[in-house]
Amino acid sequence: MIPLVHDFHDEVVLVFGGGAVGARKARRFAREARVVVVSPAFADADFGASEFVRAAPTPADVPAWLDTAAPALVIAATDDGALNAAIERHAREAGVLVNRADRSGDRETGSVVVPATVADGPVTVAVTTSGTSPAVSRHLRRELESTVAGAGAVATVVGDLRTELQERDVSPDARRAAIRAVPESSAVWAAARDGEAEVRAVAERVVEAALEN
Ligand SMILES: C[C@@]1(CC(=O)O)c2cc3[nH]c(cc4nc(cc5[nH]c(cc(n2)[C@H]1CCC(=O)O)[C@@](C)(CC(=O)O)[C@@H]5CCC(=O)O)C(CC(=O)O)=C4CCC(=O)O)c(CCC(=O)O)c3CC(=O)O
Ligand SMILES: NC(=O)C1=CN([C@@H]2O[C@H](COP(=O)(O)OP(=O)(O)OC[C@H]3O[C@@H](n4cnc5c(N)ncnc54)[C@H](O)[C@@H]3O)[C@@H](O)[C@H]2O)C=CC1
Repeated sequence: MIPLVHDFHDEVVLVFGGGAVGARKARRFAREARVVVVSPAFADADFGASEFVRAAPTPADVPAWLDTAAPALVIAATDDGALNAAIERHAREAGVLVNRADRSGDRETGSVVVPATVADGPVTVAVTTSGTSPAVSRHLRRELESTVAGAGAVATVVGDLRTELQERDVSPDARRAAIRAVPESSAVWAAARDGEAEVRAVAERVVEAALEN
């Protein structure tokens, strides 16, 4: 399996199953996509800004739901294995990406796995065991939280400096060396604890020192 980063703005994610797992997936995708959750009952949980449709589709009903919602991604998170299998099969036939929440290990063509993620501003680190062991993904995600803290501010500042240097009379080699020096500086990461303005001040000094060399 190969990780990709997908922009879900203006896209529909169709979730079957309103239990704890359906809620977790809905919450995550509703940060960006239009999420529709179809289920006969809904857990007392946070579904984010999702829409609810109270229904209990059978396997034979699934193609009509796919036609109506025209989703970019379908999530099969019901507690009915036969229904989840039918959702997976019909999504594949319709050429729609599908995530089966009730399966580990080998997966069908077009299937996606939801990784554990740590985000800080524009930076996201995702962990997957390719569906082998979600508890291991969760553990590694927790370990990575302290590493990723502050990375958002560093990435934002380095992105800005990169644009500014592209407009200055600096050779591409010197620019690349100066830009690479910023995230390699431990002083920059120390400043990330204090905020973006502090990162910016330290990063400017690192860039100017690199350009003088
Ligand atoms: C294959 C996958 C399909 C998919 O959903 O995409 C899948 C499948 C299954 N999960 C199960 C159980 C648990 N899942 C979690 C947690 C998470 N599960 C997530 C993803 C995935 N889970 C995909 C693989 C990801 C990868 O590649 O590693 C995370 C990372 C992302 C998210 O869902 O948001 C999120 C952690 C988020 C975080 O904390 O950062 C915990 C821990 C907990 O809840 O504390 C447990 C209990 C402990 C355990 O059993 O391991 C079961 C058994 C159900 C049963 O018991 O019957 C199945 C089905 C099966 O194994 O057959
Ligand atoms: N991917 C993951 O991280 C995890 C996956 N699982 C698996 O995911 C599945 C769901 O887990 P939970 O949410 O904890 O179960 P749950 O039992 O709380 O929720 C199942 C939901 O499916 C709904 N449902 C039943 N028939 C339906 C139908 N015909 N159409 C639409 N929805 C229907 C139920 O009303 C309920 O809301 C389980 O089978 C379990 O194996 C469990 C834990 C974690």
